[in-house]
Amino acid sequence: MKTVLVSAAALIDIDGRVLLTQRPQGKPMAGLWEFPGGKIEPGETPEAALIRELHEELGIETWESCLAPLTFASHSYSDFHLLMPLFACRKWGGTPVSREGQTLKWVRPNEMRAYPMPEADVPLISILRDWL
Ligand SMILES: Nc1nc2c([nH]c(=O)n2[C@H]2C[C@H](O)[C@@H](COP(=O)(O)OP(=O)(O)OP(=O)(O)O)O2)c(=O)[nH]1
Ligand SMILES: [Mg+2]
Repeated sequence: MKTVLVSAAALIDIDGRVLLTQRPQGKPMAGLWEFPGGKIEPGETPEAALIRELHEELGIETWESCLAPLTFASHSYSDFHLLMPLFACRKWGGTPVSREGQTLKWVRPNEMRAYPMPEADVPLISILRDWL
């Protein structure tokens, strides 16, 4: 099975809330709430991929020095295996806006259970809760 590398961010605001984005209609896993990010391109580091994706999806800027490795997801879906580092990020430039039709929501880890997430993300919720 193919392993897909995806880089994702827990953007954390001053109140300890984390940004979730809802996958738009027409994409795989539409309607589920996820951490912003996307696929790592060949030759790209996870950090560079994430900085690029955060700019493309949310219009924000961030820097490698602001990305702290937090945890990762490793999960087999029916058609691929996902390996996804999750970086914590508390510092960025600009204000996140929806650039790809996704809905944005700042959510406390305690409240994340109310937001249906991809299967791979479920174990990450308690890690975030314990860590924040
Ligand atoms: N970004 C992101 N993707 C996730 C999460 N959990 C999870 O299973 N995925 C899966 C969904 C997709 O199959 C894959 C990467 O998703 P993506 O759609 O964000 O990739 P991308 O931004 O590069 O978008 P595209 O150009 O392929 O449309 O990882 C998550 O928390 N965040
Ligand atoms: Mg994406």
